Amino acid sequence: MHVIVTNNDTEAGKKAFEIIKDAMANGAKVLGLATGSTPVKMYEAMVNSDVDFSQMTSVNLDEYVGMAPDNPQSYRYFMQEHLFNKKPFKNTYVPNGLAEDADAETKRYNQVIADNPIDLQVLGIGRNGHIGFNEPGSPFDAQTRKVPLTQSTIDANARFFKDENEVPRYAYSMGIGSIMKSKKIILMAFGEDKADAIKGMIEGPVTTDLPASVLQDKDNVTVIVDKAAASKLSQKSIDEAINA
Ligand SMILES: N[C@@H]1[C@@H](O)[C@H](O)[C@@H](COP(=O)(O)O)O[C@@H]1O
Repeated sequence: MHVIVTNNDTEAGKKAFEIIKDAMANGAKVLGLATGSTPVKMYEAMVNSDVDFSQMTSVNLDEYVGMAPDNPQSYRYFMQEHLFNKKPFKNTYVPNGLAEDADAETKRYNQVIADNPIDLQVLGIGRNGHIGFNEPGSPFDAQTRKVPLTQSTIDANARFFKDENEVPRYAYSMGIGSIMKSKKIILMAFGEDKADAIKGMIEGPVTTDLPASVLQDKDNVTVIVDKAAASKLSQKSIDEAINA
């Protein structure tokens, strides 16, 4: 795991985009993409560049169950707004929140991942250490499945909704097993709210209690954090990190 500490999310987004460009120069064709506030600056950097993504495929991590693609709270809508409407891709995949049969949908999405092996996966992290919607307790070998959201995630995501009651209780999420098959992974985190999760991920035990800890000790993982998210790391971790 390589840790990079930046001054802010704008710098981090640029760094992440540099890594994407390198991967593309080395033949990457499939990007695993994430939603949430964390990757927004990276998408801005992509949109403001002259890089052509029209031969690229994207596979997103997750979607809320029951959410229509044209609902502004849906992850499909988020991706269209922040990236795909401005930078067209060849193919873009997001789980279908409106699927009538959850088993069929998760099966379909696992096939999408099998057919489009992910060259570079971008991740955020939840305050409780979740990745995608793989909440604490998620098995490390899981594939795409329908998952209940924890109260902590519902509370954290309530800021995007008028009312906490409107936050969906379930999501389709790529499993940790599928995420870990990606050739490279970038995880970003910003702000003090993420400092405990980042410390646990880098310095704590590898445990399903903190799903992102599965990334520890993996050479193909780059973690890009701002100073606030890095604020609880030990001096040893800070010394080992690269200051951008
Ligand atoms: N499913 C998403 C995750 O993919 C994301 O990493 C996390 C953090 O969100 P934010 O980046 O807004 O802090 O929130 C959601 O739960």
